[in-house]
Amino acid sequence: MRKIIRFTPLLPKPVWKLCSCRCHTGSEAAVQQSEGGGQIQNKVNLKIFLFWCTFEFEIVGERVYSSFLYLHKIKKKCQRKRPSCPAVLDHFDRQYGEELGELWTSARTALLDPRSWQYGVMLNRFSVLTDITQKLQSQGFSALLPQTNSSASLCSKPSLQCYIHPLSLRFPSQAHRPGRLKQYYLINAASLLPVLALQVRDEDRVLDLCSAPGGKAVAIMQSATPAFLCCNEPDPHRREWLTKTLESFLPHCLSSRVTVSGQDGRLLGQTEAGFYDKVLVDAPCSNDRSWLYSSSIQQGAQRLKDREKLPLIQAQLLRSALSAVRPGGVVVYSTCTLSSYENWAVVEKILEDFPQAEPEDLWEEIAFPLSNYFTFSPPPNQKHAHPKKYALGLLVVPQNGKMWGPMFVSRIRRKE
Ligand SMILES: C[S@@+](CC[C@H](N)C(=O)[O-])C[C@H]1O[C@@H](n2cnc3c(N)ncnc32)[C@H](O)[C@@H]1O
Repeated sequence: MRKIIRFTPLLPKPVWKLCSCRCHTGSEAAVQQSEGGGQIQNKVNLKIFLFWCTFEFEIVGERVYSSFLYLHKIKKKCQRKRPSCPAVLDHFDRQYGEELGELWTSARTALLDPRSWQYGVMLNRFSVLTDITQKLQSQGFSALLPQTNSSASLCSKPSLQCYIHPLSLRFPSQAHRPGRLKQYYLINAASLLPVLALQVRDEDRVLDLCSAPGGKAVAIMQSATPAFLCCNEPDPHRREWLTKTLESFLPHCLSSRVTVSGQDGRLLGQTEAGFYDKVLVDAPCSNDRSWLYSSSIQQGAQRLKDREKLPLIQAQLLRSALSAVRPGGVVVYSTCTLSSYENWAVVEKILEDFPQAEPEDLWEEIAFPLSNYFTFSPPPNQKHAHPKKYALGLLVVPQNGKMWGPMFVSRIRRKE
């Protein structure tokens, strides 16, 4: 059904342009653009955010439903499509075209359209959540993971809760509210997979070796109450950001359990050998999404040059993590790149060097139950191998409608 919604910006300068309107019932609503004043009919809730915005309202017709309007600034620079960096794109085309074949063609299209990127809403169990869950559900968001509870209490069973929308709707990020914890963290839902793979249990000793800005540390604290979580980040600016994240999401009563350190993760394994039950190595990597939008050709070229050094640093971090974990404990290695040199090759190298390390197949536990939401790819040279084709790790490749990733995740157990 086509509806005309009379719209007049009630908005302050700079003027906003209404560019599209979609209803989660699936029907399209046409929007009458106007430069003058006016009203959104039956407005129930109006929110304005900078740049991409959500405009919530209700239309009273034969049916009542909520809808979203995306607004963006008329400013010319915002109307232009964000340019990708040609040097980086060319490099990715050559490497990923060979490694991923057809899957790269569709991943490329998805990555080159930031407006199609999806964002998950990870709830913070330490805040009051009733209004947020209702709001998310009324807007067509649904829970990605099975939920065990939704109350906010350290005594209740913790659970990682993330809401996702089938369309590329972006829930507004939450501003800092003095004295109040944030209710949610916007996250690429594929970033939760390393945390799920880590299987943190209450009273575990956990190390987040490369922790800033802290998204996965927050996710770890949603999934369990560890005895101890050390969040390590050597870069001082990023460590400050990490500290702020932890302050915004975790209550004071957890401060004895959650600490921040600033060591070089490559050396930490020696100083704290065998201390941890679980170690997450969310390694510095090529970060395909952001590299594609490098701010200048020079920055793109420099990143590609530095890229060659990454597999060595990643292997050093993984080796350090395997020293830090106790016999029988697990290390999860993750990156947000599609590059086989930073993913499978790093894991293969470590397994060669470290006879006590044993990879664990995550297909049954993680990939199969979530395959409706994520597209997984096996290693390039193993495309047709079976049945252990995911033994070294899972690679999430962004695809239209499943815009999560890139994310690589591998779990390695240190044998007893
Ligand atoms: C992919 S980011 C981590 C993202 C973070 N885990 C999250 O979920 O928000 C990688 C981080 O590793 C840090 N890093 C770089 N070199 C490192 C090293 N030698 N030891 C530990 N961390 C390092 C970077 O500064 C960066 O903050």
